[in-house]
Amino acid sequence: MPSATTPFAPSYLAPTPTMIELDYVDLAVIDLSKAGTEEGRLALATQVRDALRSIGFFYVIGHGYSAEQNARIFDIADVPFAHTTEDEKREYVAKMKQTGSFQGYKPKNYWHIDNGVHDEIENYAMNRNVTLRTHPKPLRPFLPEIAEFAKFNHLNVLHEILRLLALGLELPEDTFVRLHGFETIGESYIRFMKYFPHAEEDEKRSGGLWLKGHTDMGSITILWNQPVSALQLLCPDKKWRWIKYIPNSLVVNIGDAMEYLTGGAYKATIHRVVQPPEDQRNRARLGVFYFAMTDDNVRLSPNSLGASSRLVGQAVAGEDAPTMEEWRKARTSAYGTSALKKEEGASVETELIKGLVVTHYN
Ligand SMILES: O=C(O)CCC(=O)C(=O)O
Ligand SMILES: [Fe+2]
Repeated sequence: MPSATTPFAPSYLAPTPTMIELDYVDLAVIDLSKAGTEEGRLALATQVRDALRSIGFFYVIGHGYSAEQNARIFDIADVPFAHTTEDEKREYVAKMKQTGSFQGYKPKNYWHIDNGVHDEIENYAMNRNVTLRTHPKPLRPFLPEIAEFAKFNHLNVLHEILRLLALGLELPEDTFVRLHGFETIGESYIRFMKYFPHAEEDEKRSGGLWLKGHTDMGSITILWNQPVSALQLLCPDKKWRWIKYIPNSLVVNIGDAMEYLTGGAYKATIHRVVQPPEDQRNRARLGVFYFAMTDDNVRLSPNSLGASSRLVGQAVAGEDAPTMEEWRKARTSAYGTSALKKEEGASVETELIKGLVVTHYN
């Protein structure tokens, strides 16, 4: 709720939830308000582990961020898109290919989706330490709130979930928390993301695909759920199913870094974004995310878990596992622009990054 001391932000009006019955995936709902006691955490840890082993995604509620705070963050999230000039967007553009970092703007049409169709997505990414870079003028009044939001994601959501992930594997509770410092060097970051509708012709050519099926490169992804249905995940029966909108919930999934750290005990999960159902078309879709990564210097192998390494799986990446910094930079510079290899008759495309196969799904 904006108070006398918070700066004015224009209200962002999201489309209403779809009335169309979609083929939704049935996901576990983790109530983080129960994580306050050891008993509660153990029960949640089992629920999380089972959810990750079966489907790879879960919802989080009871995180402690109010509906008013949530609405305020979406108002702020629209500022770099709807209330910033094209000139300033260009000035703050991210040098993804050169630096391997998303920090700043990703303009539309930068990623290849399918059949010559490019994305219609604008991103604005900010390291959790919002002082590392400067930001467009319209966003500056909100930096203290954005910094608080990053801290909330990191300490109240990420760390809580990391404790559950450790308990789920019978590891000491702080096993993963230790590798995800808040004050350390690394790129856990906030991303505001706005999808715009494609031209009808492009929808046909790309089969309604807005973001190719992929795994996230970091350790876990926290998605602040929003009402425009478009996110789908690849279920064990190989069918794509929709994620449901639950107001003020989070959608959480595992990324590559956690898969490599745990030797595959937790697997990165495949998801994609498609054209929304008919009653939500022709409107933009605003997203808010916290992409969590380990500290930059962590080698993405079970060896980084010290004495606990024997309790997880075998290294996925072998002895030469990349560090988080090497992995995120290589993945980011290649993403959406590198030449992908397509096997005859296969529906997936692959590329080799740091000796590891990265798969893209249509
Ligand atoms: O927009 C979404 O719902 C998901 C986006 C996503 O998967 C990503 O940016 O990695
Ligand atoms: Fe993703």
